[in-house]
Amino acid sequence: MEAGSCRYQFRIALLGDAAVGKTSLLRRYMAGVAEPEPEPTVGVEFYRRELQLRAGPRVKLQLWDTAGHERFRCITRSFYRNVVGVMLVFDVTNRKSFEHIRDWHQEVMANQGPNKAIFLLVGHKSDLWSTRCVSAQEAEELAASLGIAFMEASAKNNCNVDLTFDTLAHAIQQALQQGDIKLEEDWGGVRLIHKTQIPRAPSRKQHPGPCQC
Ligand SMILES: Nc1nc2c(ncn2[C@@H]2O[C@H](COP(=O)(O)OP(=O)(O)OP(=O)(O)O)[C@@H](O)[C@H]2O)c(=O)[nH]1
Repeated sequence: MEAGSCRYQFRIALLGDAAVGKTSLLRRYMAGVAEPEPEPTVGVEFYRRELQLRAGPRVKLQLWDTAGHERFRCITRSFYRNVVGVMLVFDVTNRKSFEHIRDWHQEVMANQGPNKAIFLLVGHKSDLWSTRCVSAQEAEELAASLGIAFMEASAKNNCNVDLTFDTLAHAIQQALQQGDIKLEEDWGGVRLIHKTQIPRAPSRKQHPGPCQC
């Protein structure tokens, strides 16, 4: 389907500690393949993909892959204002990355724009079951305490990757439909994509026409 048929653009950021697999998740979603050793992200990288929502319009997703390393935090923080969706990613084999989720959530809440962001907590690398140190139940409890949804995924096994993005986009669409998220002129979180402008008949008052001299 052509790009022009998308109704909205949703801007979504992936946040979480370094090496939890944000880039791998995104690249799996974009290309359908797992990249063995992606380079650590420097600042922010952008991806785009279109998505047909279940029982909803087709939307354009603008996906921001952010660096998890602390030294890029002042760059990534400046992007929070203009996102509508946030995937909070931790690694199920890395307890610290789980413990930092509250801090990531808090940081977005403190820096967000005119609308509240929609969050999804993702327990990543679910393929590493033998070295897991965060249970699904613990993660469910954290998500419930933050009032957000939780899912597990693995870029390596391609488990639930599409579903995480579908779930977040669907939640954004619902919030938009229910009026919990409003379109704002100077906010990039959600943009209405205008269809080709239909030229209006010129009004004499507004358009005096070609120069008369
Ligand atoms: N077992 C397993 N390893 C994964 C998975 N996804 C990513 N990895 C590995 O985890 C490491 C970090 O992956 P990245 O995608 O670079 O992590 P990141 O969160 O983008 O890291 P930063 O850019 O530094 O913030 C790499 O060695 C990946 O191969 C997964 O689903 N399962």
